[in-house]
Amino acid sequence: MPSSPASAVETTATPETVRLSGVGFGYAGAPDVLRDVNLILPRGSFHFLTGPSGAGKSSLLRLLTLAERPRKGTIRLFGADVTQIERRDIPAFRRRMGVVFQEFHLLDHLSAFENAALPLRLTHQREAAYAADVAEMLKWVGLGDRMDALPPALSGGEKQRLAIARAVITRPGLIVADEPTGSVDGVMAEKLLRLFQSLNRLGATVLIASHDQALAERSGARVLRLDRGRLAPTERAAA
Ligand SMILES: Nc1ncnc2c1ncn2[C@@H]1O[C@H](COP(=O)(O)OP(=O)(O)OP(=O)(O)O)[C@@H](O)[C@H]1O
Repeated sequence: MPSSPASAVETTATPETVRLSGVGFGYAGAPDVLRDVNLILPRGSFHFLTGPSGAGKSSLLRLLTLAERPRKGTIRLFGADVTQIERRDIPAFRRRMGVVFQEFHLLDHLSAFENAALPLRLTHQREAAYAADVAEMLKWVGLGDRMDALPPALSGGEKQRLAIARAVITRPGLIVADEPTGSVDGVMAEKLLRLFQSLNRLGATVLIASHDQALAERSGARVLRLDRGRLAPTERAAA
């Protein structure tokens, strides 16, 4: 895990980073895809979210990242009720999260280095202040020799690793990742898991949605299972 002066994870005084109470959700004009979901992610916890395709994992992550609003229930993030959050207030919450999207959402006209550095650039830091940290993070995810490449020239796995580097570069208090190891081989999946674990040890609350049940179990993290929109109470104790 890259260590630098910027490596302390943002923390908050709230004991729960996430609390969902009785959450129901459906897309416009369609039936509910999430039903009565109750979920607490204590600050500094590490959870995997598993479940079959279509169970609602991405939809749950979209609620947490404020891309969607629930039909029912309440959502609290970092202690604040965000159920009816105003659009203008969303960026302040997003800055406290690192989000790894299933579709990566990289900017094709920016180099790998510039993509990874983007969240730091948006905080108006000078490049000299963060260049070494960005380079170190890219080396950690195996992209040390691809820093100048544009995303269209990267493989699927390289894009995925770049998306992860960008999501965690600010050491956010909450890391939410949708299938972050879906495009990499087993060795890299383990390495990326170690990166998430290192960030978790520094204080970040981590939630990873994954089909990879074996990786979830090997991680020692608590495993949540979604099935047809309901969260089953099947938590394993952390190792
Ligand atoms: N934008 C959308 N509009 C309408 N329905 C959607 C939309 N996105 C997802 N759905 C539906 O919502 C349900 C849950 O989908 P979701 O993507 O949350 O599941 P998932 O568990 O993440 O699946 P996967 O593991 O395949 O990514 C599915 O029935 C899906 O077809």
